[in-house]
Amino acid sequence: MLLVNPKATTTNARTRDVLIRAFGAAVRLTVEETRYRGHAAALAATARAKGYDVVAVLGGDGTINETVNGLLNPVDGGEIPRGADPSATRPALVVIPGGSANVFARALGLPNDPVESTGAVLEALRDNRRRTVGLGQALWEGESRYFTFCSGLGYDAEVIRAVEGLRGSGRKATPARYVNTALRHYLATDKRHPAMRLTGPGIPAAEGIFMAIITNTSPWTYVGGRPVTPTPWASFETGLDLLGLQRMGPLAVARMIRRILTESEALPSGRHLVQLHDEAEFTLTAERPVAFQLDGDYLGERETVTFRSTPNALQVLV
Ligand SMILES: Nc1ncnc2c1ncn2[C@@H]1O[C@H](COP(=O)(O)OP(=O)(O)OP(=O)(O)O)[C@@H](O)[C@H]1O
Repeated sequence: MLLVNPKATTTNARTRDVLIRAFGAAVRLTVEETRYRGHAAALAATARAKGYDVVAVLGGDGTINETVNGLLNPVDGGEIPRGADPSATRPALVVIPGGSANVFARALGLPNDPVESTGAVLEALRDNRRRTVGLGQALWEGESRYFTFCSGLGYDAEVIRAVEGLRGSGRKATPARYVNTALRHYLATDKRHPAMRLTGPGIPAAEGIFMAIITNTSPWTYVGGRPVTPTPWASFETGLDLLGLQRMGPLAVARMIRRILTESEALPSGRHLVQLHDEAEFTLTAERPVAFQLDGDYLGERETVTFRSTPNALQVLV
C-alpha cells in the first residue's frame, strides 16, 4: 500500500505519478491519498489488518509518524506471541521523502529527493534489503504515541509551536524560518525557572531542567544539509538517548549550538547538561505545563511524560 500526502511540502502530482509507475511495475500496488490529519494512521492500521507486506509513504515526517502509529497499534488489539520478533508481525515500511525536513528518511541514509530515493528503495525491494529499527514511545495522561526520531519538552517544542502557527497562516517551514523563529523566541522563553525533573529505573534523578531532547536516532534534525547532533550515540538499534539543558543563558546556549552543529562522535561536554544513552525508560515531570513535541509535531503542554524504548518495532526497506 502506497500512502501519499498530497499536502506535504515537496510532494506533487508528478513525483506521485513517477512513484506509482515505478512501484507498480515492481509490485502489486494499492494507492491511497491522505485526506485529513490522522488518515495515514487509519490507512496503515487497515493495511496491517488486511495483511499487506509493505506500507510505503510519500510525505513528510508527520505522515510517517502517523503511519508508524497505525502499524503498531493493531486494530484487533492482538497480543504478539512471546518470543516472536514483533517487527515480523507488521508490514515493512518504505519511506520516500516528500516533506520539509525529512529527518527520518535522511537518518536512514536515503537521499533527500523523492525520485532519487525511489531508485534506492526499488533496489531494496528487489533485494529484500531490510533494516530492523526500534521506536520511541511517549506516554502521558492515559495517551501514548510512538516516535521515529525525536521528542522534546521545553524550548524546542515552543519553537515548533511557533513555526506551526506561522504555517497555519500560509508560510512554509524552511530551515531559515526555524532558525529565525528559534532566535526570536529565545528572548521570550523562560531562562530563569527550570521546570523539569528527570527520574527513571536505575537513572540518577536530575533536577532543574529547562529543555529536554529525547532521541531514537542521530541526527536529531537538519539545518539545510547540516546534521544537528545533540545525542551523537543515539541509534535505531539502541534504546533512547536524552540531552537536558540546566542552563539557558546566552553563553551556555551558544556553546551548545556550536557543539551540536559540529559533526563529532563525542558527547557534548559541559556542566549543567544531563545526558542519557541507550535507556529503556525514563520520566520527565514538570512543576508547570511545558510545551511538548513528538517527531516535530506540537502536542500541547504537559506536566508528566514517560519515554519508553520499543526495540525491534519495524522492518524498513532501505
Ligand atoms: N489531505 C490533507 N490535508 C491536510 N493535511 C493533511 C492531509 N493529509 C495529511 N495531512 C496532515 O499533514 C501533516 C503534515 O504532513 P507531512 O508531515 O507529511 O508533511 P510536511 O509537514 O510537509 O513535512 P514535515 O513533517 O517534514 O514538515 C500531517 O500531520 C498530516 O496529518
